[in-house]
Amino acid sequence: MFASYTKVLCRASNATLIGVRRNSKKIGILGVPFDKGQLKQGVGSGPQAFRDAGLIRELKEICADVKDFGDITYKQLEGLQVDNMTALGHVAACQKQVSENVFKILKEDRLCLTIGGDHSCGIGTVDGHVKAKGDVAVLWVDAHADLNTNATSPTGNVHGMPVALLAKELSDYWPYIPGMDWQQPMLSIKNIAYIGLRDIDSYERLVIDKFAITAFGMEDIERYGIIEVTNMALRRINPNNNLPLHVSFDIDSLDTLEAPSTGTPVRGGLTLREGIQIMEEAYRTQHLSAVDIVEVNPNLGTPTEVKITLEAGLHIIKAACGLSRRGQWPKDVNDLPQQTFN
Ligand SMILES: NC(=[NH2+])NCCC[C@H](N)C(=O)O
Ligand SMILES: [Mn+2]
Ligand SMILES: [Mn+2]
Repeated sequence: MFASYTKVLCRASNATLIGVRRNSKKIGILGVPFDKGQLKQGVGSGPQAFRDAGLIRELKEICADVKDFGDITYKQLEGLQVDNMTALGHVAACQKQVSENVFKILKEDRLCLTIGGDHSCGIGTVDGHVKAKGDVAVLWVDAHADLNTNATSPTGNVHGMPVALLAKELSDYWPYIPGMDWQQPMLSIKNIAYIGLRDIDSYERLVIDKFAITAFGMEDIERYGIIEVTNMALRRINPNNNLPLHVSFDIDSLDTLEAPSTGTPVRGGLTLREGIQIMEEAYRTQHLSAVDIVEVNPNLGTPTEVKITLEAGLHIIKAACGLSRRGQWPKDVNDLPQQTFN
């Protein structure tokens, strides 16, 4: 019965339903249980919470080859100090490990999925990506710009600084940072776009305008819609669609109702549907190469709020891994050559 069902389906649909074939890309998962880029405890248990919520099992439903590379460990570097940069000895040591592990996963020709931890891990993930693949295009999906230097940060928290550390054009605005010699700013600001912004510090605004960084705030999503905004962003940072794509997804880009368990929530954000759509567009480029999902803090909020937040994160991750809301073909059909059904 199923065999004939399969036959009929495939005969009818080879041309039209190609989009719901399964993802054949291998996936590598890296946990970064790191919370020292900000001050609230709990965000470090993000990786464990996602695993407990069924991350690996659910990804195996989408993709045949899912490998969990486990969690980053590191040894804190003692005595590192830079003005207004909190816990530098932790950040520097941890992000070096993140970068090396992302590099390794990408060299296995896997989509690298990094589960934070706070957003300081964007330093290591983008660094590892650039080292593995050369120039990359980065979509930074976030309520915040994370574009402060130690001189402009109102908090000293490094999770508000990763983009400024990564951008070549901003290297002159930093002092020498001990412990970070492994990290050279290698990303051109032209290859970064923001989606979802709504809480930008004044010096961040100045830098966005001065360097004409591609930045779509919530008002742009209101005006143009999420599909148009995502594709405008992708065209700007990757006009020939020839660069590997990195999406760094801060869960606080989503509205607080959709993702309450996060350390710096800002109301008026993306719906989960919009977040999923961004990932579906990113997947559709066929160049999605690395994804971070960060800032889920299972210590914040009620058990129900934590569950809602983790579920939202899982939806985002699965869309990035090729899950289609139109449904997918059965697993066994996917790998057979099309001629089998002619
Ligand atoms: N990844 C984040 N949630 N960042 C929030 C940053 C907040 C603020 N702009 C700061 O520099 O501290
Ligand atoms: Mn944020
Ligand atoms: Mn962020």
